[in-house]
Amino acid sequence: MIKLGIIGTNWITQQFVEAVKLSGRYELVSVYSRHAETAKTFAEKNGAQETFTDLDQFLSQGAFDTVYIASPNSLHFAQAKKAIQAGKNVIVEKPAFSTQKQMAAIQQLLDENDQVLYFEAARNIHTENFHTIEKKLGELKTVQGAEFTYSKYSSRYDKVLAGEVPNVFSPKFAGGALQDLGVYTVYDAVALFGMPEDAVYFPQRITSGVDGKGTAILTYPEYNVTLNFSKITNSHMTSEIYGLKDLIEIDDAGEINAVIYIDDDQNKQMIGNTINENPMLPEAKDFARVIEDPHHSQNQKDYAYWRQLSVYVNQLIYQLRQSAHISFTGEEN
Ligand SMILES: NC(=O)C1=CN([C@@H]2O[C@H](COP(=O)(O)OP(=O)(O)OC[C@H]3O[C@@H](n4cnc5c(N)ncnc54)[C@H](OP(=O)(O)O)[C@@H]3O)[C@@H](O)[C@H]2O)C=CC1
Ligand SMILES: O=C1CO[C@H](CO)[C@@H](O)[C@@H]1O
Repeated sequence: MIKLGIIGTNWITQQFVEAVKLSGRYELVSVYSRHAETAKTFAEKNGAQETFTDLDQFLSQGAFDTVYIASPNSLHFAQAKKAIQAGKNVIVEKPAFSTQKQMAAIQQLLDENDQVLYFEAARNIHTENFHTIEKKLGELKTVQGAEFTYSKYSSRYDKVLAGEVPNVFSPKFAGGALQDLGVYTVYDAVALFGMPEDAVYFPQRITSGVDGKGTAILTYPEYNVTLNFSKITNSHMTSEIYGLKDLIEIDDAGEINAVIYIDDDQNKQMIGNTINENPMLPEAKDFARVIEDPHHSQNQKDYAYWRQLSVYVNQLIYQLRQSAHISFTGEEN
């Protein structure tokens, strides 16, 4: 059993803890929270044996080998760095890090601590439906780009409209639509088409200074890939990957619940069905497979691929953010 520690006690950690339990491969052992009461409540609810309110003690004394980090984005770097230095495998929520400098420092640390494994929790690329898309894309005779969309009105935008700045919309916590939802579409694009030649982001800013929604255009030698994402509107626009006359239609580039192939005659065939399961289960299983047997050749291959993908996605998001002059508080440090 993989012994798990967690940082951050919001709903997403609860969902991850439920996913790892369903996988049957992990045991939640240690809970870190800034508040003793929060840690105790989370630990009792989920059967963890120990709690900490001091991050250094959690990492040096906690009886776990793998840590899941689901804190506000701007904290990921310092927490992941300490965890790697403490010899813990790291599963860090998307977007893993906010700058290329941070990502480079983490990669160097991983090279120096080669027994430690690093995963970015980009759940969409681990789903069965995503693998169906990869396979179908490989079968298209002609490929002419794509549009990926992931838009969902955030209840936390109500707070922005009321004059508050929740973490997910705060430049202090590396928030914004590109960071929070756009990252999934960037993962789709890079995993399916590779790195673009050029990339530009056209954001719609909100009062806190970050982007509430936006459109990014990625330029490839023979086509473009357009990314649309929003936290301040809803959208029912589907995502599409273009062949010549045929195409692949995806209900939502972040959730990927339905994948339809539309042939040359515009007949529709459902090739990826809605899977009614915890959406974090596929990634939890993938990470467990590598942690349990890191030297297995397929696991080594997958791990190297996910790690490189994480670096590319970080590079592209940073480039997009620079193109739109969106900066975060203290990001030079
Ligand atoms: N994969 C997915 O589907 C999802 C991923 N995410 C990702 O998870 C991460 C967390 O997101 P979200 O839950 O919205 O973030 P929050 O801002 O709600 O913070 C998450 C946790 O971090 C701790 N925390 C909050 N504020 C601070 C602070 N100022 N200083 C230190 N710790 C703090 C809290 O835990 P405590 O009080 O116990 O210390 C809190 O429960 C993000 O990276 C996000 O992108 C989020 C939602 C879905
Ligand atoms: O990854 C995510 C998916 O959806 C959430 C909201 O519903 C986001 O806030 C989150 O960061």
